[in-house]
Amino acid sequence: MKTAIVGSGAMGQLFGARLLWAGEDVVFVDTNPTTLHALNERGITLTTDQGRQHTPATAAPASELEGAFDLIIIFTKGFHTRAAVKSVAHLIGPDSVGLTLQNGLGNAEVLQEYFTQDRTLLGMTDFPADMPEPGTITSASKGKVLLGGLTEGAVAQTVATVLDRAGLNAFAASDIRIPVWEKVAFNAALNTISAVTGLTVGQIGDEPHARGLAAAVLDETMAVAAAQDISLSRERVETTLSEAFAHHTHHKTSMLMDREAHRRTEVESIGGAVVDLGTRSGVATPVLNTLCELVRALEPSPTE
Ligand SMILES: NC(=O)C1=CN([C@@H]2O[C@H](COP(=O)(O)OP(=O)(O)OC[C@H]3O[C@@H](n4cnc5c(N)ncnc54)[C@H](OP(=O)(O)O)[C@@H]3O)[C@@H](O)[C@H]2O)C=CC1
Ligand SMILES: CC(C)(CO)C(=O)C(=O)O
Repeated sequence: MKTAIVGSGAMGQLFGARLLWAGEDVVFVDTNPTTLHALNERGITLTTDQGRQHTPATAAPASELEGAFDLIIIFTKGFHTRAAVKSVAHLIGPDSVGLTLQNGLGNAEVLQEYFTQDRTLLGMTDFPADMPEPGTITSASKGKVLLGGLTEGAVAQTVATVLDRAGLNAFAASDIRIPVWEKVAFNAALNTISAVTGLTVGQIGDEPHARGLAAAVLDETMAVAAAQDISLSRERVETTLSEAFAHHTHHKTSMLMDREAHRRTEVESIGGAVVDLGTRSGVATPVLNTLCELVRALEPSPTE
């Protein structure tokens, strides 16, 4: 499958490297010249608990590519989704499929403007990825991908099979809104609390006050999802949180890492999107709203 990874940071490189090892034809697209240079010069080295693997890589800015791609995976941060999809509009043919596995809400709606509803896929992944420097990725051997379409169809199964063959443990889900929202609940709780407190995932699990806040955010997010007719499983989200507390002990969430690096965070597409939907649906989200306001207060101003 001729695949473009658009947004070739930690997650883009993890997925792209695995697809390359499975024999797929992959090009990495990014706006960061340092990343493009590093990928072309050094390729990607991925380290997991199962060892270290290397692959050469081909990377280019979107403007240098031409011809239709079969699969275009968007892996930018949520606030760059629109610019990223727009930059590859010339690579979208009538059969091209767009996939977002980004955290948060609202990304698939942008993709569908360019790929159409039938050829837009969305989903979630709980594989973590850290990138100490471009081309060097650390991740875990355990994780999964759940994906599905905005409409029913065979496209989701085809793409899930390709990702699964690449060792990404991928499944097509019957109602993809549920796993996407369950991941949103997980990130709304962990990412905002970690960004505000500086606690790692394991430390949140060990700290009764932080754990209490996470439970309150979960309650609020479940209520907002229910108002959209999406029924989340509290048990499943709690199990995922407990597993993260136990296994991602020293992991800093991406929002905490962004805060520490004085970068913009994904607060708007994760917690902020839940609060907005809550406001429109008449569901109060006081705890999540306060956490989001604190994350915003800690973000660099646009001029910094
Ligand atoms: N890291 C993780 O463990 C996980 C992350 N996710 C989600 O995956 C998504 C990606 O995260 P992650 O890989 O960590 O993010 P990164 O910041 O590591 O990577 C994003 C990349 O996209 C680049 N970029 C910015 N704008 C554009 C554009 N217009 N076109 C192409 N590339 C662009 C960035 O460049 P620059 O740096 O110059 O801005 C950067 O190289 C997020 O939604 C995140 O929440 C989901 C599961 C786990
Ligand atoms: C790595 C993971 C799953 C949990 O912290 C994540 O989604 C994030 O940091 O944004």
